[in-house]
Amino acid sequence: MPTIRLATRESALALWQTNHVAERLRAAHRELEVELVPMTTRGDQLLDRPLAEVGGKGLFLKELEVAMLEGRADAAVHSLKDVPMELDGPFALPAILERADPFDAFVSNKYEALEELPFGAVVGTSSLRRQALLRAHRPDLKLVDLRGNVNTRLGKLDAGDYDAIVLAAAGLIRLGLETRIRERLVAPRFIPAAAQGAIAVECRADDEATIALLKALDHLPTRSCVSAERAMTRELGGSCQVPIAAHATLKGERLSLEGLVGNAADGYTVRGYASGPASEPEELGRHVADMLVARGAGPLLE
Ligand SMILES: NCc1[nH]cc(CCC(=O)O)c1CC(=O)O
Repeated sequence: MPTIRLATRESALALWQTNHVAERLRAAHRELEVELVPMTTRGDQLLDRPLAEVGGKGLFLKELEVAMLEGRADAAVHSLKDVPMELDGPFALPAILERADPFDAFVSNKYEALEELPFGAVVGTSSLRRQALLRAHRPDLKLVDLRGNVNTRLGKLDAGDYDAIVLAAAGLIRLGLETRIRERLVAPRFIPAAAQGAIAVECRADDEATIALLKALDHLPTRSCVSAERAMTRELGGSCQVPIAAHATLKGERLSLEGLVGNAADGYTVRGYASGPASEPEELGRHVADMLVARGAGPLLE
């Protein structure tokens, strides 16, 4: 019986995503045996420090890629948001699944919406992008770094450490925690990270049998949107120390992309928006990146 082994991180969200990919693969290929290979990554170990500080590209990928190179796994399942803009080495992403909710969620036990927070309220977030956007709308808030898995972050909110937290809606929805969302922070006011809400499956670029199996799960409209978002982010060349946001939507054959570069400390943001043919997502991404630089994003990227 043909078998595919899927490497995965061990967090509840990563396991949900990998089980989802496993079910989709079993449905697409009746004879296929699908196994999970759970493992811990450096990104999971350094949970006590801000993500921008431990930084580094592929913090959540490396161990999974090594497993594929050493023949312990055939493919790896990731949140595409956590996948570096340039894949290192001999890897490919043959499957990008249909995107779920791409936006951030405002979660609080006391307030129904961001605008209802009192002056100086304490908000926990794990990303510089969220900090920049929150500052832009609410310069009075006290922003505190909040890392950890989705359940850890909710636990800290429930312990009373924060008035509210902001995290990805997709993670909450996948874990059955949608009722905790008080407000969806949607575009254009709040722009998500490139590829937020999309799951990708990686494998070795020379493994044709695995590529053929994974291709059945690829969703072209999602691939088109996230390609524009990732091309814009790649072109700007910002490290994970720079707040960069990108959100593309597809209407028929027309792809639109909204991009933003910001400063987490003062909430200053530069925005750009353009549209183009869905068949050329990377050109659109580069175009919006150029537009952002022309509007003064350069110093923010340093
Ligand atoms: N950086 C961690 C991470 N990577 C992907 C998601 C959410 C799921 C997704 O974007 O598909 C999260 C949690 C979060 O940002 O709150």
